[in-house]
Amino acid sequence: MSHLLPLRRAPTAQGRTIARAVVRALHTEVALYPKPGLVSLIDSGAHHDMDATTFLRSLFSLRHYFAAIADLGAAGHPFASLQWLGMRAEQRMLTATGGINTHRGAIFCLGLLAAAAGWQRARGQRPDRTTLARTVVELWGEAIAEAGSLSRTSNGSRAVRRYGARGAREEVLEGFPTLITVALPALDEVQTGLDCARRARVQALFAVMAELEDTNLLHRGGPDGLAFVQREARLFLERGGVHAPDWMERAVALHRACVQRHLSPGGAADVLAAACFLKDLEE
Ligand SMILES: CC(C)(COP(=O)(O)OP(=O)(O)OC[C@H]1O[C@@H](n2cnc3c(N)ncnc32)[C@H](O)[C@@H]1O)[C@@H](O)C(=O)NCCC(=O)NCCS
Ligand SMILES: Nc1ncnc2c1ncn2[C@@H]1O[C@H](COP(=O)(O)OP(=O)(O)OP(=O)(O)O)[C@@H](O)[C@H]1O
Repeated sequence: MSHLLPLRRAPTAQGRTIARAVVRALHTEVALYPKPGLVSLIDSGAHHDMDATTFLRSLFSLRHYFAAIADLGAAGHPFASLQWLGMRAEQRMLTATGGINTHRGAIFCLGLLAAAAGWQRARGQRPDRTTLARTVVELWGEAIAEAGSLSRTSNGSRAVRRYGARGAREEVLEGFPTLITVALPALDEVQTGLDCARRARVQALFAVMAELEDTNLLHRGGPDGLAFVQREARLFLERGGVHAPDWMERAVALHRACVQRHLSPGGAADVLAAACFLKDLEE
């Protein structure tokens, strides 16, 4: 039961620093607008059962989790310990939200990245996008693959089985390819070119939506729903993305179209939050 230790001990300064960066990234994501179909501070998107307050309550309930899992990573704990902590965090999230799934994807992918950041910093290494992704796979990839899907009834696992899609787990096991090769380059390019964090994040979200096999979209709209969002996101980018004068109008138009179709790219939102976390770590 050694994985209980970090829960009993106060988080380390290192764990708290990493956790603050994760919470900042998750807050940045939910506060960003427009995000097609997704919850923001402006509206609830395609969601009837949650709003920004739900997300903020959930975030508050997870404030200790990200510090504790960073400390577990620092101490070199196996995936079983991380998974145990992640499942407890999911329970706390569900208690805080009245049973609504706001951050399951984030608890998983950002939990693993936080644990890897803890491991690297405890060994005097400076985490960056390449080393962090590689650390997750090298330390816990085999166990994550062996653990498989804990739930055969989750929306994501059903979408993976039914459509043969790549879900959150596959994204991690392949070394976070969408995060590293799509989200972060889009963030970097716009941040450098326009020096506008908001437009950089919107561009990164659309770049991810254009590529990601998002199981949220598959369970909500099937392959047609996923194809619609990927196609519209590619069109947005081909017409200049956030560099175009009418970028806001076109992004809001897709937001409204997703709401009307009950489509919500939650996976893309999680990848965006992970990109914001990595940018924070690299600064
Ligand atoms: C692997 C997880 C996400 C379960 O996901 P599952 O595929 O069963 O589907 P579920 O619908 O519950 O959640 C998937 C979430 O991932 C996100 N997502 C969907 N598609 C993708 C994708 N292609 N890439 C990244 N994220 C995605 C969405 O936000 C979605 O909400 C994870 O919740 C899990 O196994 N949790 C158990 C506890 C655990 O292992 N924790 C580890 C802590 S480090
Ligand atoms: N801003 C956001 N708005 C909506 N979903 C988000 C946002 N950011 C991240 N997500 C992710 O999307 C998931 C919620 O999407 P969705 O509601 O489609 O999933 P679900 O709870 O599995 O499905 P359902 O609500 O139909 O039961 C969250 O678990 C979270 O991982």
